Amino acid sequence: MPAAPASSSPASKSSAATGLLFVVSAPSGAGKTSLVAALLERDPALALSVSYTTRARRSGEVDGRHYHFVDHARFEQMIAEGAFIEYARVFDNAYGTAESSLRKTLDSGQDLLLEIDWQGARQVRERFPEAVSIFIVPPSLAALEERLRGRGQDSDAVIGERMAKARDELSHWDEYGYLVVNDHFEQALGDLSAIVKAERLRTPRQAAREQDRLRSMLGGMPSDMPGGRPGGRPGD
Ligand SMILES: Nc1nc2c(ncn2[C@@H]2O[C@H](COP(=O)(O)OP(=O)(O)O)[C@@H](O)[C@H]2O)c(=O)[nH]1
Ligand SMILES: Nc1ncnc2c1ncn2[C@@H]1O[C@H](COP(=O)(O)OP(=O)(O)O)[C@@H](O)[C@H]1O
Repeated sequence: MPAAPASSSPASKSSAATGLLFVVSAPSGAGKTSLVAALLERDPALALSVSYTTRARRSGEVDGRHYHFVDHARFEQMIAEGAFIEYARVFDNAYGTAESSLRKTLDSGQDLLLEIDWQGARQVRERFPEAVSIFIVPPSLAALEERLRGRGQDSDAVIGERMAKARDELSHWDEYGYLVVNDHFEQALGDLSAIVKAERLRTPRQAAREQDRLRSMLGGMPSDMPGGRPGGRPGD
């Protein structure tokens, strides 16, 4: 576990204008990048956070789109500056989420998805207790290895390392709010979509969006009160 990021600004505000924060983790090769890409295509209201990493760029990866690729010195400098809301070291490389872009997106009201490991997910949960966390599991370890090989991006040594780490990542499944099995791709994608949709339909979010409608029917609902009545509602 890395030390907590140096910056310690308060957790996010839960105002109506603030976007929802989704965190997706999975062992390497489980299919999270493919699933998330398909989810984003389906759901333009969802933005993807672009992490910083010291890892070498894979063929087909675009700097600034898949990752911001930086060297170790730059990454350490960003840690020292408190630029990361979370960061972790995975497979001898460092990965981190910049706080400024995360806050900018959420403050603009857009929903944001982070594709990060369990160490980062823990740090995010501490800072944003309301974050929705989703863990993706492969159907089996054999399928996981097959997918890593099928991706054709990593050497045997790298695949061996990722398989060795897979159990470690998998052991954190119970720290997440949702569990999705990525056996059949379309089914897993449907599950992810359903989670996003259900979270958007939760009463506190809807109360913010549907304030005028509810007020017109009920004749006055203080907007600063969750649900417009004392005590909020179940599920807050
Ligand atoms: N904590 C943290 N983990 C990240 C971040 N970006 C990527 N990761 C995780 O780092 C691990 C390795 O990612 P990557 O090198 O792209 O390999 P892949 O998962 O096999 O595609 C995965 O578990 C990612 O979820 C980040 O910003 N923070
Ligand atoms: N449900 C699935 N069935 C078969 N192959 C899959 C499935 N989901 C993803 N894959 C493939 O597995 C490989 C690893 O997926 P990827 O999205 O890169 O995983 P991760 O981001 O978790 O490392 C890719 O070649 C991808 O096309």
